[in-house]
This record gives sequence, structure tokens and C-alpha cells, in this order.
Amino acid sequence: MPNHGDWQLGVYLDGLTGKVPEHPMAYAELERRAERSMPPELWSYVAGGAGDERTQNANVTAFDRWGLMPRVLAGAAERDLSTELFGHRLPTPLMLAPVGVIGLCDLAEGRGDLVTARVAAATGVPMIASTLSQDPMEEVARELGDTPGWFQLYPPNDRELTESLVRRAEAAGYSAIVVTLDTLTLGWRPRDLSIAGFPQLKGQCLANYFSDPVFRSRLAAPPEEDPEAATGHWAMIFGNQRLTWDDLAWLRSLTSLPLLLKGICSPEDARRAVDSGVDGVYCSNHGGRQANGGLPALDCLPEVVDAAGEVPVVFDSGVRSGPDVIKALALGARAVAIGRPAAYGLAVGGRAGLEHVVRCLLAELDLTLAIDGYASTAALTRGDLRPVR
Ligand SMILES: Cc1cc2nc3c(=O)[nH]c(=O)nc-3n(C[C@H](O)[C@H](O)[C@H](O)COP(=O)(O)O)c2cc1C
Ligand SMILES: CC(C)CC(=O)C(=O)O
Repeated sequence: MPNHGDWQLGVYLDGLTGKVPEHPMAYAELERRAERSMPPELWSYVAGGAGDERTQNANVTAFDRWGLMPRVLAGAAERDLSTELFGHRLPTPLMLAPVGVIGLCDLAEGRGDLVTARVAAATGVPMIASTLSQDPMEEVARELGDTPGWFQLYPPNDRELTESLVRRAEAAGYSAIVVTLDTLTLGWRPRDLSIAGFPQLKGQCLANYFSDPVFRSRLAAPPEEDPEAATGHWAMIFGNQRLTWDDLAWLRSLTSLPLLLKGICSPEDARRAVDSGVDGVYCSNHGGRQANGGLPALDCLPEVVDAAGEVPVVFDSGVRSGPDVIKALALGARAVAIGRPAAYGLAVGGRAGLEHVVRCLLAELDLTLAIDGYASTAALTRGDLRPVR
């Protein structure tokens, strides 16, 4: 596993003379380039959010309301970016959030799930592999090398299939299961609904279902012979709106791997999750893709952290820069994940593009700590932030 020295300042500057592909990119430029590179239906699907996207935008601007207090002469010549999660010491607190259709964001070959895993292996930044993928989870896991991978589970409304997906994730070597609970049905996404982006895309990211023995046993003909019927069956089983807290004991009993619940924004839910025996709480509003009119995820983070107590909290939604990562950590997250920035990096430059996004983000994170006098990401606290007036 690469040590965190890889993205320390010196190497970053080396990067400017050739190691980092092209030049460091601010998020706005990355987004512009991604829009130019991606087919319109894929761009709409990835960039879009729920309703008029106010919550999605508020996720991003929420970070502007906090500022890191700069300190001087603080002994931050060497920085420790590492964090610990479920017995793994990770070189940095950054993670790659699960993104269904990340496969298609690899515009050259459509193998984005595998490419993302290779970038995870090269950078030591863990990947959370989505249930919705172009390539089966077993093949994705093989690309991860020594870097931990977590499997994100959309629990279908078929318990036997849910169990089968979890068993496969365990056998493939994933080291945690993340159950996403904010997408038990799809959100109101006008960009998708108007140009029918997602319906065209979804058939291409069902490899985990089509390769599953339980899923296959539900079909009259194998997916290779009748993909339309298989996709239709998937549409029937994907949504699981009847899932409640009563099902949590069953979900918990499915695995002895660390279990996280993703989509938690309310402190009551965080408390309930902890009481139900989960190992981690994943505070996220799905990047504003599911419900509009809600709170920015960052605003929910401190209360979720307080409610979770000793249980670690992972955060995503709106993270666009190194300083954003610092703010989420200071508000109590143990690790911080990116969704759209990773998808855009892949779209703009394939493997090199995604690696560039990851390395730029980590370099900016490290450089900001160096300048503002913080020697350790794990030691950041809320007291290091002030509200911006
Ligand atoms: C195109 C796209 C597909 C996504 N697919 C999944 C998914 O399959 N499972 C999941 O739990 N979250 C999914 N998410 C949500 C991300 O995991 C994450 O919560 C979100 O992207 C974070 O916000 P950000 O994009 O502002 O970084 C998806 C997000 C995007 C943009
Ligand atoms: C198929 C979808 C549910 C994938 C997803 O989580 C998303 O588009 O946000």
C-alpha cells in the first residue's frame, strides 16, 4: 500500500513537472470538461439531482459557511493524514463513494468499475463498490490489491437475493457492507426524466444481478437470452419501500463484516442505527439526488456524529476540494468520500483522470494542513473551525 508520503508536498510539486497528468484542476474546470466529454444522457444522469437541485447545490455551498482557523509555528512540517476504520489503518481519510454507472464514465472502454478499483489500488484510497455495476463485484474486488474495498448493498425486495449478494461480497473479500437506505425508490430527477437518461443506462449496470444464482433462478430465461425480461425483473425487485427498522436485526444477522448504514442525516436515526448494532454510520443525502428541499448533508453531520458516539461516521455529499475534506473531518467524520468528482475524473481522462482527481484532492488537503498548521487530520476538532459571517 502506498504510504501517505506519496501526496506530500514535495511529490506534489514533482507532479507539476510531469507526474500529475495535465495541471491541477479546480472543480469548476473538471465539471466543465466532464460536460464536454460525456454523452448528454450520461452527463444528465451523473450531474443531475432531485427537483431543481437546490439541495444538491446547498450541499456544496454549505462548506462555505465554515472556515479553518489558520495557525502559525505549529510544527506541521510533517503531516499524518491516516485514519483508522474497522481495524484498517488507511493512509488518508479519503474514500471513493459508490457510484452506479461509474463503469460507463470510463468513456473509452466502459470498464469504469475495474478502473476505479485500479486507482484505489494505486492510491490506497478505498473504493466502495456499488451494487449497480458493469462488472461483477468479484472482478472488481480482484483489482483492489491491498487496498480495502467495501460493498454497497441496495437490499432488493427479495431476501434470498439480498443474502446471496452479501455472501458473494464476503467471498470476494470486501471488508465492510454499506447498506444504502435513502434510495429505496428513485428520486424525482427532472434531467433524467426529461431526456430518459437513466432508463437507457440502467440495463448496462446490472452485472451483479445478472451473475447472481438467486436472481437467475427467478427468470424464465437467462439474462443472456432475454435481457429485457431480466431487466424488467430487476425493476420489480430493486425498490424496497417496505423496509423498516424492524428489518435491521435481519440485515445485521446477514454478516459478521462491519455493517454501515448509508443515507443517515437525522440524529435519531443515527442513534437507532447504533442501538441496532451497526459498526458505522454513513452520513449522506446521496449528493442531493434523492430528495430536494432537505438540509445540506454537512449541516446534519455534527448532530449525527454526536448521536453516533464511539461509532465512526463516514461522510459524503458536496465534497469538492481538500479544504472541504478538512471541514468534514473537523465536524467529526472519520472518513470522507467523493461521488461526482471521481466520475468526472474518469470521464475526462480515464484511469489517469481519476487518479489525477484523487491526487490533486489529497495534495490540496495536505498543503492546506501544512500552511494552516495542522499536523494530523485525526486531531482536527470543531474548535478548529469558525462560522463564516
Ligand atoms: C451517478 C451517481 C450514481 C450513484 N450511485 C450510487 C449507488 O449505486 N449507490 C449508492 O449508495 N450511492 C450512489 N450514489 C451516491 C454517492 O454514493 C454519493 O452519496 C454522492 O455522489 C455524494 O455526493 P457528491 O456527488 O456531491 O460527492 C451515486 C451518485 C452518483 C452521482
Ligand atoms: C440505480 C440508482 C439507484 C443508482 C443511484 O444510486 C443513483 O443514481 O443515485
